[in-house]
Amino acid sequence: MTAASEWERLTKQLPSWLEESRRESHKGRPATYIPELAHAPADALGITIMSTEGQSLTLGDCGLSFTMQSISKVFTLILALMDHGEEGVFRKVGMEPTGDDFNSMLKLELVEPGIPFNPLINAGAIAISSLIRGGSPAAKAERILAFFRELADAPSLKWNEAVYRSESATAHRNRSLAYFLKDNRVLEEQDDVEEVLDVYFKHCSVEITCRQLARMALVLALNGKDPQSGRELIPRRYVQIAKTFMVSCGMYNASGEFAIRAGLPAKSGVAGGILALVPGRYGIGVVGPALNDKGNSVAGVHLLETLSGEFDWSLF
Ligand SMILES: NC(=O)CC[C@H](N)C(=O)O
Repeated sequence: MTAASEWERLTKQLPSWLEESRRESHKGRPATYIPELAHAPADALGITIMSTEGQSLTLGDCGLSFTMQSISKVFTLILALMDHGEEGVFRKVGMEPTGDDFNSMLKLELVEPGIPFNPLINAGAIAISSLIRGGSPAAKAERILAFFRELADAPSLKWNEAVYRSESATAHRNRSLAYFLKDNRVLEEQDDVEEVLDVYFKHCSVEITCRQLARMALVLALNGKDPQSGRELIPRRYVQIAKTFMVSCGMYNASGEFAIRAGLPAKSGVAGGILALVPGRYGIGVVGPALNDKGNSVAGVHLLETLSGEFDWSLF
């Protein structure tokens, strides 16, 4: 199928595929462990697809803004790589999936030397937050925001104050993880645990839309190049590392299943967002707040699997 006829079929069929996937929403429910996330509309579903050739398609509940949550971890990883290189980052986090829940403490204690298995689980992303350069926690959070704004082409992007406070007030488990990391010396002498956590909560709470998420994905689909100017925003090698983690760990404990069914680099968040890409071709942003038991958007996963199957997008 040529790119033009694929786009034509996509434009024609997407509305019915979207409604079909929306009907899956009842199989899940919005996250409640961050109280502020519980208000999200459970059967909402929206998607934006942007092509590397400049086309864009937005459908469904795309007026809905939501917080990035774990999707932000892909980009803080990239920023930490840009700040410290591979050696600096992989002293603090590993390269392997865990097989445990995203907020699990188990392997930190059981497996020497007690560094998080990968940068996309909570422990790993907290360790990554400690690596972001900046003179103060506020300056680090602002640097992250500036980076996200550039990738999303959204100068007004900011964190949602209510969600940030809601998470900070209830993050007992993430606090435990962070103190554990301090004891394991992943967080070092100079790293104040509460300050590191504050940076983490802020980047998780950045509020975004499907369209902006698709723009961030498009930069990855272009191997780090700005879609408009062609300027390098991210070194290609770091995009490669990020994409690899997205395939092996991006959908938590359902990453293997998603790799078999959709075969695309993707990252989900507990607010129901999923960022996905077809390398060289499309950047995709999806939101559907009802989550399955693995913490992924039920309808979002269904829609991405449908699209990938219909167009044979799997990388494998
Ligand atoms: N899976 C997620 O999206 C988790 C992110 C969330 N901020 C947390 O720490 O629990």
